[in-house]
Amino acid sequence: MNRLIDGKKISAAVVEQLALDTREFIATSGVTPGLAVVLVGEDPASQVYVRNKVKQATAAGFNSTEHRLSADTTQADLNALVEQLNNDPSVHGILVQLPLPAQLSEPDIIRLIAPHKDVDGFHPLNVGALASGGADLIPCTPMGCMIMLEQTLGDLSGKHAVVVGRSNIVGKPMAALLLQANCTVTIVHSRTQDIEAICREADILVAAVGRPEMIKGSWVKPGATVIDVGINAVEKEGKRRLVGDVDFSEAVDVAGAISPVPGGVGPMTIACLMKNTLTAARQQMSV
Ligand SMILES: Nc1nc2c(c(=O)[nH]1)N[C@@H](CN(C=O)c1ccc(C(=O)N[C@@H](CCC(=O)O)C(=O)O)cc1)CN2
Repeated sequence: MNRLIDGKKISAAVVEQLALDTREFIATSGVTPGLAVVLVGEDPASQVYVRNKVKQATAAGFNSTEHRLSADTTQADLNALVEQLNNDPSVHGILVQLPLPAQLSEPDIIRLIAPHKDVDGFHPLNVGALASGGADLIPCTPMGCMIMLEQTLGDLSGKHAVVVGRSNIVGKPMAALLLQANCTVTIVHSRTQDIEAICREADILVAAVGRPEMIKGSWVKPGATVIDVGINAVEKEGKRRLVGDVDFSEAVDVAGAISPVPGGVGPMTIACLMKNTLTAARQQMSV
């Protein structure tokens, strides 16, 4: 029987352990970890993610603040808020929800967040640390995928991992983490020739391309472990549905284990944000 990699269940266990670790950290340091979440505009999906982040941070025992800015916010105003949060000692983690409205520069704002408070792990200094194998703040979605993979497979050494997609948020850090876990890693993208054939060679297939159900069952090696990072809203039979980058109905019969959408990588992303926030607070208090 194929195994479903249940992100809801695994993330609940991560958060439960984290709440215990947080209690111990607060008892030892006398400091409550603080997470500031910044949302610019009214993107409905981002509103849901931010609400969930604040809710989970509070449940984990953190002080959590939400900063909502209007869709027409200027770069100067957003920069000023981030500077203020950088200088606030009660804030240990800062996160600016992406995507940002078109007038704002994502690279500029990511670079402005103090690297030690960058709980998304997107700052170039944290990206560099990850590439050289010594990062503490690791992008949340790839970290969540690694937890799922390690729980499913144990040691990943020597496995051929294929990552579909080369985004800064998922594809590139995912490849770095898989390499660190001693996988043989291939990244495929829109210019790669014969993606299908390369995917069929994967012991571990991570789909992070943002194209609904692109990866068919025939692309999956029998018994492979498939992690689906895509969260795509599509209309099916007149109803809005969320689907991944993998055609789940086909791949489920071929894969040895597969993560669903929803209920797979998504909940892990938020759980790992909580892990990063505690890590950031620990580092700042040196506990
Ligand atoms: N600053 C950041 N922005 C964005 C990130 C990020 O890690 N940092 N990632 C994504 C969005 N994201 C978190 O922010 C995220 C996406 C999806 C989920 C999730 O739990 N999805 C559910 C389904 C939710 C639904 O019903 O709509 C699931 O997959 O089960 C959590 C977090 C882009 N922006």
